[in-house]
Amino acid sequence: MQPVLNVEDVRRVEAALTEVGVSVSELMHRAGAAAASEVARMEGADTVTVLAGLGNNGGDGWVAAENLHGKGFDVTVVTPVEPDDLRGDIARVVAKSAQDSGVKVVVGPPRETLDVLLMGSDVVVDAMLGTGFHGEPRAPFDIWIDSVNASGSHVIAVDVPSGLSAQTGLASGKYVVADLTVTMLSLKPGLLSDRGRDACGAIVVAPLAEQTERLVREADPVAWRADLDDYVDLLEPPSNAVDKFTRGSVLVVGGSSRFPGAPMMAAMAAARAGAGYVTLAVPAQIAPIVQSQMLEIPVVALPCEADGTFSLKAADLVAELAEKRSATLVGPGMRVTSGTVGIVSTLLAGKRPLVVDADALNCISRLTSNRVDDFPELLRRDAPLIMTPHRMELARLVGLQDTPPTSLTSAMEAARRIVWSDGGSEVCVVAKGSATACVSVDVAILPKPGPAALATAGSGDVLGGVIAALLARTGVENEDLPLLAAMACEMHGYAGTIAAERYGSRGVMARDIIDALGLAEDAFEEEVAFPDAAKSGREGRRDEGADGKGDE
Ligand SMILES: NC(=O)C1=CN([C@@H]2O[C@H](COP(=O)(O)OP(=O)(O)OC[C@H]3O[C@@H](n4cnc5c(N)ncnc54)[C@H](OP(=O)(O)O)[C@@H]3O)[C@@H](O)[C@H]2O)[C@@H](O)CC1
Ligand SMILES: [K+]
Repeated sequence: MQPVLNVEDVRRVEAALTEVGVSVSELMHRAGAAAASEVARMEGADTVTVLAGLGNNGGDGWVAAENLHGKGFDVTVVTPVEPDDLRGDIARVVAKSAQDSGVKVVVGPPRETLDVLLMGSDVVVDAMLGTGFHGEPRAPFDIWIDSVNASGSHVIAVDVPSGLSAQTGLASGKYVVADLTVTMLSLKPGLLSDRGRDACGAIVVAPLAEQTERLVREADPVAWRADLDDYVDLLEPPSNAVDKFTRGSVLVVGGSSRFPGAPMMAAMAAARAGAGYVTLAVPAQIAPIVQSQMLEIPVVALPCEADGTFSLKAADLVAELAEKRSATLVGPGMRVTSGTVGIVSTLLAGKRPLVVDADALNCISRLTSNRVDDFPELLRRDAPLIMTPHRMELARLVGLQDTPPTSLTSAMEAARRIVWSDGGSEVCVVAKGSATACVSVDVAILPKPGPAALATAGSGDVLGGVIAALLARTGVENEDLPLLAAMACEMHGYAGTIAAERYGSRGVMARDIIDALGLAEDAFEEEVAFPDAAKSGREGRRDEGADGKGDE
């Protein structure tokens, strides 16, 4: 797994490196060299333009320029001011050195000149704004960013694409869309989430010093980006000695006359994700239509109100069913009523692995008046509890309805309030978003995100079903719940990619994701087991994270 550090912690690592004898100047030289080596790896590249800002990010750019000039590239640096006029001592020194070495320097060019220069470049190196950026890019960088994005050239961003917050992944103004980002010391959360997913392209981490790995670990990473081989131990070896019961049984509880489809999708997803036996419990009023859609999955009709939602009498029956299943998923389409609140609290008090999704999360919010973190006894149990809120559901759980989390880091903070209030490793919150974090009391794991095709109605119900199936099949230790949830997210993402190949990226519906789950799991397992063999196929097939090319 790769550590992800908050930007302030990256600065602490930088300071710690200087204490062990690696100066900031030395770090800047290594950072520039790391960026240059990515340019040099590009086949057929010859003409390079470096856009250098006024701080140390610009300094990295000047070092890269001198380095590439030394390797025989045709290099131009575009800068708002003459090297002599740079305020930072180290940046000024490296800029003058690059100028003296013969790198061409263009100061404050008009837009047309810049456009021509960038369009004629094989590679544009974006070293305008780094981790010292805040607010909206000011002139001239706002215009330069437009020019970079319009150039059609290959763009390599130094540390972070200019205009993007490396911490939040948000951009309040224009931002560079890069093909590759060479980031220093460690991954940062903003590179992996929200706008960062569009802006960074592939991500390469440049450690810059041999002490970095240790210092980054000591800096208490805010999250960990999972690699495929992290999942190896969770995948059970294929065996012919299985029957439908050894593959785990799942109970799905949900639905209402208004939303009969959501629990159906969750149940089918659980079956496609390899659960041996799936049962679906719905309000009696919709049971006949639901059963008419389900061939393989038995449907249990439970007491309901006239409005087609579960009645309070259903709670004990649900609890009985759940006791006999390897895992239960509760929530899809069930509305928030006194009946459904009763079901959720009864299941929470039970002794079996439980996945709480959708309206079941809203039931918990109702039950705790939006303060689940004030009622730790509600969540405390021995068996696993995985909660799967999207950002609005998460906000309701912890009283942030008016200011829901807008970034990966704020979503992780909200999720941590829940797991820390409980304090045990049996609770895992899967904070869903453009980047999803699987958060437990010990760790936050970031699965590689799937394609945009996953952003479709019912996709969350499918993920709930996949998580329940994996929970039922694998019977993992509580400590491994975040990893298990992350694996479910990645399989869901694979399925989304396969579905997008079949139906087009905008044509995917949740049912298509369900139908692709089995193939996705096979592909995923193959990739985990034979990463090199699968790599060539993967390159063109799916969005990737920090180790390859993709939209992240
Ligand atoms: N961590 C490490 O170990 C290493 C880090 N290194 C590198 O250092 C970088 C961080 O350097 P940094 O701190 O100098 O900040 P940086 O990103 O260059 O920006 C500062 C400049 O931008 C300006 N500026 C700010 N906002 C703006 C806006 N909205 N619009 C316009 N301008 C704006 C700001 O102006 P000010 O706000 O001060 O007026 C100032 O002039 C880091 O990203 C990495 O590349 C490597 O060299 C070595 C190892
Ligand atoms: K940059």
